[in-house]
Amino acid sequence: MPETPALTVAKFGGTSLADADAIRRCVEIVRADPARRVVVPSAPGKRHGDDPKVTDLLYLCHDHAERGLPFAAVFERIRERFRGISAGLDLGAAFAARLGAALDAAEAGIREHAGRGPDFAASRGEALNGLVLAEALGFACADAAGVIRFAHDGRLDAGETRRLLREARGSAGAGLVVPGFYGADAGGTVRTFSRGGSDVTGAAVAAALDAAVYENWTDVSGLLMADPRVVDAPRSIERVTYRELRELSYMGATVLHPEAVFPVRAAGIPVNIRNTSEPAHPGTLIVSAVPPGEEPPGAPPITGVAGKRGYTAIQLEKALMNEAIGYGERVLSVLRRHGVSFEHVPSGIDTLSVVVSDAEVDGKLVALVDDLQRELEPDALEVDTDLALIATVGRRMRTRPGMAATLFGALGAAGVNIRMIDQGSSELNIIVGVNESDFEAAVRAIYAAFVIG
Ligand SMILES: Nc1ncnc2c1ncn2[C@@H]1O[C@H](COP(=O)(O)OP(=O)(O)O)[C@@H](O)[C@H]1O
Ligand SMILES: N[C@@H](CC(=O)OP(=O)(O)O)C(=O)O
Repeated sequence: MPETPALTVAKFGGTSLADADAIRRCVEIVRADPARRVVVPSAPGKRHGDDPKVTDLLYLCHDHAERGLPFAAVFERIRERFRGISAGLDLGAAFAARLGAALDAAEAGIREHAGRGPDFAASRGEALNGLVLAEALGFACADAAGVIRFAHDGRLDAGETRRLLREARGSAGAGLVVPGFYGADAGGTVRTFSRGGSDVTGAAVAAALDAAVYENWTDVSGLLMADPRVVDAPRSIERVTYRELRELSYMGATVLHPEAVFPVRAAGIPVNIRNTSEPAHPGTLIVSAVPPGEEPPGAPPITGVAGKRGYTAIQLEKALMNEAIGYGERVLSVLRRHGVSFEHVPSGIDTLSVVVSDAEVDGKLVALVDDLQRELEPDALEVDTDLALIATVGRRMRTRPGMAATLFGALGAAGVNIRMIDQGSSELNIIVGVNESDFEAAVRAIYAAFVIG
């Protein structure tokens, strides 16, 4: 029996499909490798700093429609973008007419769906861009509403999606375009993933079609060792494990939607983050594990550093807290009652801190602290605001001595005051809390100490 040749599923992000020139580069990338037979596009993204994403314009159309206001002027900007793309790609008059009809149907659909949530409107950017990309590639285009199935709880129905996609792939010929970001429930109602969700479609499609690799094409050469807006030209990460990625992306290194990890991880499919503007760069490979023998010699001891502002620490001190059975549990039960989830709970002999994100305690902090005072009767209770958390992450850290000393030494030398320390139990991660005003200096100092050396 002939072996099925390996399949690569290639997802292209909005910045990679923002205009005709950008789309042409994506078409060249797909054509450069015959394994790239299934393509998942986002909607056209920003062409420059303050340009709107087509998806944002579509949400705006929905908001107008919902309030009974005219939205033709906003929709005209979307038409203009797609007309420019179609003309710039020389897709011809017949396709321009087809695209025009699809735009008319989208505009009418947004009006019809007003009052039924924004998902239909938001999905049209990917639906229309799918038509464009399929035409440019000579591939078939699926309607994602027919192949990406949502369960009742709004999550992906992986089993049904697998069946539907395999059917569509079987009858598609040369190649298939599956628009990202949306699908439909069993009743046919269009649903979207959360923002950035074309990554999730790409992962679902790769898992359903047993792809050998899921390529995620974006505007950076893979996951970088630090946020490029904070550190000047950070190195890109060659290989990262799913666990490291989870730690880094939770703290803001967001090249991949967090939900996109699960379908491919479960299927053991590696994810390759690549740069459309630098296609020769190998990018970052996300894998389950890196065997010790395959670690590149001379690799930096950390995989990356990421962080976020906007945290508050509530510190409780009580003599003999260490002997008071259930003290920690009572603290956390107060949080639970207020519907607050916590990030970290670093503790000492007679002290315990709870670190929460500001968004979690917005409007609840005073009542929460009152209850902690009354029910836990601490000797002292302090609320520390304006905290930034920084995670220094790396699988190689476990086996290298002196990591904490290097980290704290670098922060000390940069004049950064450390207000909290927590080492994740996975030993993959050391988290420090610093003043928000020290955030950038701290990230740069950590990067310099571990990567530049
Ligand atoms: N550690 C990091 N590595 C790479 N990119 C990062 C990191 N931290 C933040 N970013 C930002 O994430 C952006 C890419 O993600 P995203 O907006 O989802 O792209 P796309 O439109 O291709 O889906 C980059 O432009 C970069 O500014
Ligand atoms: N277009 C959608 C989905 C998406 O994934 O877009 P991008 O690949 O540009 O992040 C959004 O803006 O949320």
